Amino acid sequence: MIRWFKKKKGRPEVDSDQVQEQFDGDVVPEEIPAAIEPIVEVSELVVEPEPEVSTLHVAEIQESAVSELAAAVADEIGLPAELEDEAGKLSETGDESVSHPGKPGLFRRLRARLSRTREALTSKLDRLFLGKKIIDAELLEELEELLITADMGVETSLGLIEAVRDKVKRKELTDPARLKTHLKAEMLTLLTGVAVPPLHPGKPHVVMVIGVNGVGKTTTIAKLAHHDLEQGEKVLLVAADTFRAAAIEQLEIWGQRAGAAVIKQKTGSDPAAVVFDGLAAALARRVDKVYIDTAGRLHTKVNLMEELKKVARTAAKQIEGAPHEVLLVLDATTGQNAINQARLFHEAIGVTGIIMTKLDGTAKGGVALGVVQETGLPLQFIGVGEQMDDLRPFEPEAYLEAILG
Ligand SMILES: Nc1nc2c(ncn2[C@@H]2O[C@H](COP(=O)(O)OP(=O)(O)OP(=O)(O)O)[C@@H](O)[C@H]2O)c(=O)[nH]1
Repeated sequence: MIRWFKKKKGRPEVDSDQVQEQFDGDVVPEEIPAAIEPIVEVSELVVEPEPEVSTLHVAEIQESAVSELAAAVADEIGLPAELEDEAGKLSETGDESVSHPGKPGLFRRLRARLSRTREALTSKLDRLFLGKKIIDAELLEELEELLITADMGVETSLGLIEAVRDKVKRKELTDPARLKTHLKAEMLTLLTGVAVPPLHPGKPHVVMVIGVNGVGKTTTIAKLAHHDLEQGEKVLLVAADTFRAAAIEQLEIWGQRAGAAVIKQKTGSDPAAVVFDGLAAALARRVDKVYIDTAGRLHTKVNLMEELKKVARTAAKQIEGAPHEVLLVLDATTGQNAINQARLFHEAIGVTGIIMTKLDGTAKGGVALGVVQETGLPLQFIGVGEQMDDLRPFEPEAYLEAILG
């Protein structure tokens, strides 16, 4: 189930210098040429590019690949859930078909991809509860610490513990063995409690994708486009990350893989100009959906947030209500930093939804809870690998089952 949301009105402003400091690094800026080359459209498949080099550690990839393979083998030969787990060391207990009737294969893969987070969380929780007979203040304090160190964010962890403490006070919860179940229920309430703004789609529907360097914006756009194309939609990609030399080329490669046309200009062009022309092309070609790829870092003298705001204003000049969505891509492996980024981008630009990538390569998957709780934004998609179909709509129950199951 895919939800699309309209941008919120009346967003608070933020000190953009402060925001810029967050993202400016010590990168030597490239020289930005003033001339803007004419638009070039990529319409034909030319070369089959080499696969991207992953940012993940080799051992992590191998671990994930082993889990994946075990799941696939189990699927193939139809082992019962308990034996699959035994064979692939995929999970500790439970028959997933009970909690996820109708799509056990999909859930099994999600579970395999989130194995690092699950292993980290459940082993710590089990150790904490081991031999405990009562839920006392000390146990709750240790649990609070565990959640914070699991990258859920301080505010979120305190909120979850407070809810559990209330249940203990009301004597609804007394047995430490039941703590995990109650915690999971509180987490589900948190994840499903986010107010979902109504959808106001445009024609074409314009989606601006933002986020810092390397979080997975470009590949995520390709995955979204791939999904839309499979639904029979006509999709156009706009390469508005004109700062990084390889970014345009990368979008072209991914556009070719997904089968979507790309509108681009020369490196160093004004991103707003690329968007203006890109949306004119989108209107002329009557496409259904436009994805705008934006920069995650700019020339050190240019304020990233101001540039992104300008891109959004320019989009609105071409198409009423555009961008209809602003999706922020966050890298789960950055843990607590992802929460800070979400807050800053939302305050500056106004984000409508979050996409969290690289959940397959990290034990920090709990950060999804922190991001939702501390921004009040819906988590719409999660990235669990580098292939085209490794982007999934976020389903809170399946996610919690996969990390705590
Ligand atoms: N394991 C894993 N890798 C991912 C995922 N999403 C993206 N990646 C990888 O992350 C790396 C960076 O992705 P890009 O799409 O280039 O990131 P970007 O945000 O566009 O980066 P810039 O263009 O530098 O701003 C690539 O190697 C991707 O294959 C994911 O869900 N899981």
